[in-house]
Amino acid sequence: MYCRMGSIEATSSVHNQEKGLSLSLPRSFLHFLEENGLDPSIYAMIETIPRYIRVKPGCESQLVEIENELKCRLEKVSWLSGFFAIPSQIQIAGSKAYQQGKIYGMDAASGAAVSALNVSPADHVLDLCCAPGAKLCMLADLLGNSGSLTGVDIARARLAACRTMLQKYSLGDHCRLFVADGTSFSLLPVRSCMETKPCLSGKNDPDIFAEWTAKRSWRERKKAAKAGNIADLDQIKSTSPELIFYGRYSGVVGLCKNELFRAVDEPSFSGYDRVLVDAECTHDGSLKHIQKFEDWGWETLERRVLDAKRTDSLLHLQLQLLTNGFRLLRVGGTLVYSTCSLTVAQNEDVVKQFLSRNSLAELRHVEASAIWPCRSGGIPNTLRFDPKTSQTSGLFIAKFTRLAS
Ligand SMILES: C[S@@+](CC[C@H](N)C(=O)[O-])C[C@H]1O[C@@H](n2cnc3c(N)ncnc32)[C@H](O)[C@@H]1O
Repeated sequence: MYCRMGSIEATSSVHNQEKGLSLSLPRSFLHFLEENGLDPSIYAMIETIPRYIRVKPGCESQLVEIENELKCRLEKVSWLSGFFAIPSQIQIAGSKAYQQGKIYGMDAASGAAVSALNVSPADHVLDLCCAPGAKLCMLADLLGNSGSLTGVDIARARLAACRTMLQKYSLGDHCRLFVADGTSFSLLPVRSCMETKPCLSGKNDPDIFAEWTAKRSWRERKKAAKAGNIADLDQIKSTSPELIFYGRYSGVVGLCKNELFRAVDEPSFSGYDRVLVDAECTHDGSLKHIQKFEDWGWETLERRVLDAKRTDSLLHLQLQLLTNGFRLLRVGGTLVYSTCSLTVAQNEDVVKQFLSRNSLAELRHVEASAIWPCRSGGIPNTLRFDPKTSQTSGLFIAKFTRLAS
């Protein structure tokens, strides 16, 4: 169970003796760590854990230029293709390589979660909690010029950041993005939509999706603005998915609007080939995220991470996201559940509950993990990256397949 504390008291220093570092953390967070059996000294490692970048496929020949620009060596991550470690203090946002879309900032453990999905060209992939979009971009890169990628997130502004990323890295052609509640999202992959009888109406039919343009019609803008004014997530949950972006080859262009929004009850045979459920969590495994509260104020951490009501409903949300992601997976398909929390409650316990209720779900070994610097999770076949063993951010990974009934 999570700890439930009152207001923030004094901060207390945590030490990492191996590295001779220390960091002040509020007592309530230390209590949360203690209650969850987590080692506080990892937060003192922030300066010693490298920062990771991913080089966009096709830009590998420009490594020397990128090194010169960032003024540091790019150290190849031997266990994960396309990833490089750079010193933690290097900022990439101001570099041309970043602005021109040649490099992405992405932790190697996050890359491992995507890699565990084993995406093949032509797959139809669903990323159920996709914003702000680092994993979504990697998925799009892996798909290349085939298949389809559907990104879903409940937070409109964060999903708009995904759209910007896809456009910046020229990755949006096969992608569509929906503001929606991942616990009830029910739209099939594009191939299923395309298998439905094509619309026979004319080219200028307002009921048929035209090529994407950033300039929407007055009616569409008004609808989006109205939806954007909905501040209460409960209201978003009850509204239908809102399509905020689609690429030229996403299968959306030329489709009847009512066909796209036709939800299905039983997608086991026409569902997605790959589903990523990178669930909302307390982010306690992300040292960088926790460090941000030094600026945002530790009271914000208490409100966003330690609040009892929020943490209890988070466990429910994680189970619901995993359950719905699995519902949308085709038989024989692969689902990866990941969180950047190190607590057992948000990881192994969620997986156990899910398995007890879903007899068609089977945990699978992640073959690539044989060379990954991670350790086994508390359930066989699950994996844990953590700062001490992996020199990465903390991340839990569980990979499932869907058995035939
Ligand atoms: C850990 S972040 C995902 C990070 C993302 N996969 C990436 O690599 O950039 C979790 C996301 O889940 C979203 N989220 C929270 N509740 C949700 C829900 N009910 N349905 C869909 N997304 C949700 C949050 O808005 C947040 O963007």
